[in-house]
Amino acid sequence: MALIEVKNLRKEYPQHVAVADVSFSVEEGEIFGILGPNGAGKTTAVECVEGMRKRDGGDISVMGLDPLKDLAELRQVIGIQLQQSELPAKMKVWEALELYSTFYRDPVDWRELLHEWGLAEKADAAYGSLSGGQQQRLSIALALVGKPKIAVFDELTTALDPHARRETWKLIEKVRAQDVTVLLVTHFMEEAERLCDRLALIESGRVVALDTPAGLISRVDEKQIIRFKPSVDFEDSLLTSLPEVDSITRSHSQVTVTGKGNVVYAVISVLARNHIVAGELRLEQASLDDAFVALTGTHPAT
Ligand SMILES: Nc1ncnc2c1ncn2[C@@H]1O[C@H](COP(=O)(O)OP(=O)(O)OP(=O)(O)O)[C@@H](O)[C@H]1O
Repeated sequence: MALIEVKNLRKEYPQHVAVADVSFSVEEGEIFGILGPNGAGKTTAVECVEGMRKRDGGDISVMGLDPLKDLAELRQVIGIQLQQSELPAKMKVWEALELYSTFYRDPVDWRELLHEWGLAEKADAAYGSLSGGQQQRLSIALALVGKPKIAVFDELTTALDPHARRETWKLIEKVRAQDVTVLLVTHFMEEAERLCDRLALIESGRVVALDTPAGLISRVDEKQIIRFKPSVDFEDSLLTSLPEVDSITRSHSQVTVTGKGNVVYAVISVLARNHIVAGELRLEQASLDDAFVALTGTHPAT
């Protein structure tokens, strides 16, 4: 069942169309990613879904609610991540959780959230004294105070170091495991590939592709490269005779084979049949970065 349906969304700022025409739907239980270059309109689009901005055109339904008409009800079912400057630096962690729980009709006991999200020891700490990772954990906990059906995370891991980012990915998986559908705005290809069931790739206010990460990757040129050091020498024709193989080159003891389709299976099978072991085997295949570049013409931010 689609929990979120967005059809032909349009949002203009003075002198600028931020979202020209965006449509997507998010199924219950999914982690759905919104991916795109800087300024593509990702944040504007999700803010229209959250009811933080008023759309100029199109339709949005979030569990049957229209953000333009049913905002109070929508706030009860959607958990929105804290923006960085939203809390006073001196506010204590428990105070923030208690404050947020007053916003909801049926909040969880925020003391449980402290334990669940590893913040119990920081309950009396000021928000401003928390590390980036701790602030993100609090941000997630605050988004979950109201027992939402949907959580929206916008660039949740952008300011984090790679270790804290990976820790946050586990937390996002944990949110989904609690039957919360996740709408995730991200710049990071690895994050999108690891976490998202499906992705809408947005560019210049329009959806240029909507698919699973693997589906997006399969749209780019499928050339694959296999590198290995064979245990014994062999004639090039052993591999060039395979329809999947385009070329074979050699450098010292290393062999590089390029090909398409099931080339990896074809090459490894032939080698095995001829009792050749492919040592130091490396594969290079298209990645989500390649798909992003091919579909948007720009490089993803790192
Ligand atoms: N309040 C605003 N007033 C005017 N223009 C705005 C406003 N907010 C965003 N924009 C512009 O609208 C466009 C889309 O912005 P938006 O923040 O939605 O993009 P984004 O894809 O989330 O970008 P980023 O990844 O850089 O955060 C940008 O050109 C931006 O400069």
